Amino acid sequence: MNKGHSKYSTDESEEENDNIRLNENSLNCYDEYQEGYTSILDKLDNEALDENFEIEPDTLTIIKAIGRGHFSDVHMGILSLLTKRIPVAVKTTHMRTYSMNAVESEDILGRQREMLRDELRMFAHLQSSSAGGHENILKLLGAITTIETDFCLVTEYCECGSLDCFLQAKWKNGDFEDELVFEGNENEKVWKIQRVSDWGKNYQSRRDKGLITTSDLLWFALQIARAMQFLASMNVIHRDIALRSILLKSDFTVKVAGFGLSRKLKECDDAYYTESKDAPLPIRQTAPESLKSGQFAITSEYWSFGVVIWELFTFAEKQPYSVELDDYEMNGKLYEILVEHLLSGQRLSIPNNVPQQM
Ligand SMILES: Nc1ncnc2c1ncn2[C@@H]1O[C@H](COP(=O)(O)OP(=O)(O)OP(=O)(O)O)[C@@H](O)[C@H]1O
Repeated sequence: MNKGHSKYSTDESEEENDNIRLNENSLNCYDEYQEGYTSILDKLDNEALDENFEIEPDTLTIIKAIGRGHFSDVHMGILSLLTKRIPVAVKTTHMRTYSMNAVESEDILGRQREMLRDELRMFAHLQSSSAGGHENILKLLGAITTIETDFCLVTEYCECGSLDCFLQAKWKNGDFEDELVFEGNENEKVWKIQRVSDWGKNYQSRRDKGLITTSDLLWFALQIARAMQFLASMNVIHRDIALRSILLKSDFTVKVAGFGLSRKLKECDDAYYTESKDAPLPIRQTAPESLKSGQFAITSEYWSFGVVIWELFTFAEKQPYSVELDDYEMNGKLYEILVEHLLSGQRLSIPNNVPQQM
């Protein structure tokens, strides 16, 4: 099984869950998610869904494990519809391990189920938009919620997996074609398309060879921006925008996923507040003002988008700030060190392959 990339320790995430739930109960914004449940049914033209948005367990076949997140295991499966069978991704709680006793296990799995339920509500909210969702947001196809042991979310399947692993592999195999080149002794880079007449026409053959180009990276960035614009229009802060949360289809359509930490802002609010400063967050992607105050807003998502661009153009080879903070003894103090680093005005360095305008 692909081990994925666990970002937080279990203890931290449990604390975060508690904080979030406390926070949400006090804000009583839970109901706002519910409105999605009914209208989503009109939008999902999927024969496997009954009126409660529920998938019949018999229609789902698990094929293989494809990923493991902090809160879930992900499998590739096949969903049998009336007229066709389609590949899907199936997200479940982690399997029970033998190191846990039954009470511990039920406690942990119960929390993971709650996380998945939150994610389900967020999917429902996003798909309740007039357009039924967005092309660059992962689409929920249904769920099994009535049988606790089978609890799962079923989403569209993204053949190329997460963008970070996809780009890391391309970089490692030397499959990047930089379209910005130096010419002669000049210091200015020019686009290959300006110099090679059939460069544009030959893009399909480059893709068939498995090459990734500067234009592809820009295309990914644009699609992520569109997804984030949609989230903002739905009053949603994702809070975990990073390449590992972004999936890729084989036609290079990007799908933003990983809604486990996302929150819908109340109409009257422009920020979401996490009470504890110790709450586990994707620290390297989080805006400094959010790290300091625990306050998240649509504008703090712009910062994360900037870090995502950095990850795109460095092929997610290293974690953000791993070079800058290499010399520090972390001793579990990444949060403090990074906040200090950013507040002193330091920033990620501009990657080599990035076009100047970007
Ligand atoms: N729809 C999908 N299509 C293909 N692969 C997927 C899909 N959904 C998830 N995966 C794979 O499973 C991995 C883990 O999924 P995901 O990030 O959704 O889990 P998670 O529990 O929310 O993770 P975390 O909590 O660490 O953010 C992804 O990195 C990806 O490799």
